[in-house]
Amino acid sequence: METLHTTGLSIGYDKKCIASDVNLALRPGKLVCLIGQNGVGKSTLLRTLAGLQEPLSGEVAIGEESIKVVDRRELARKIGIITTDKIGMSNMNVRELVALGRFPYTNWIGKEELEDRAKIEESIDLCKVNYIENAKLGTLSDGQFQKAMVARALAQDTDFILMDEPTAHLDIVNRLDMFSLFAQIKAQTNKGILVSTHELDLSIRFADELWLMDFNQPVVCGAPQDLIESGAISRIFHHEDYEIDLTIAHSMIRAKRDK
Ligand SMILES: Nc1ncnc2c1ncn2[C@@H]1O[C@H](COP(=O)(O)OP(=O)(O)OP(=O)(O)O)[C@@H](O)[C@H]1O
Repeated sequence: METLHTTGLSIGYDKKCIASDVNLALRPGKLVCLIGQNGVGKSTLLRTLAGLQEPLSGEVAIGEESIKVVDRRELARKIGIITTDKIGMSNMNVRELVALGRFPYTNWIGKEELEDRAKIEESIDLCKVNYIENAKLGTLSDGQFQKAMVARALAQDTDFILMDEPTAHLDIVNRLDMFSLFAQIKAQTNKGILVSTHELDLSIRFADELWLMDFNQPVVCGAPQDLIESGAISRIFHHEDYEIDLTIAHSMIRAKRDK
């Protein structure tokens, strides 16, 4: 599997440049968390990586191929994205939502084939949403809805899944559930997963790599432990009166089997 990577990428809106000369690579089988303060440009970067937004300059590519030249339907077989946009289909049930993930594969009348059905079932199983398969989206809790959205992205069966703040509004148990689900998906499917998040403790616990975004600074990448030790994480979350003790954050969440 190839990498999703950027070369000399500048992102932003009209003449407003949010980050420039961004050079990053999302590798298969890796869980990467994109971290940074509000408004630093995480969503903008995710949308640009997914081809939903044009770069100001530079390039996003999969392997040797710029995503600019990839046909939209083909791109939807390579990159899946869960944005924070509300989807207004409250009358649809969970299975129907997950089935939408198959749109890049189904024919023009949207007929499900055996393989589509198998992928839908597999995604529902992996995300453990079987028990709400027939529930309408409008009746779901935030946590249930987020898991259904991940199942939809999984059913799309792309090499890369990008998620924008997928754990916003969830309690600690459901946040843990989501991050352990991402780790499981990565291990079982070898997909490259990029999660934009404010969950510092969970990112440190679960991510293979962090991408740290700061205003007018190059994106810093590395293993969580290395970035804690170098002080890079503390630097992007500077506060006038308080400091963040990451050694505490790191020890807050541990697997029971590690005790
Ligand atoms: N459609 C838009 N047009 C112009 N500027 C925008 C647009 N969307 C976002 N911005 C600006 O781009 C900057 C980055 O926004 P973005 O949403 O990417 O940040 P973020 O890191 O995802 O923030 P948060 O953590 O609050 O979700 C902000 O200054 C924002 O106001």
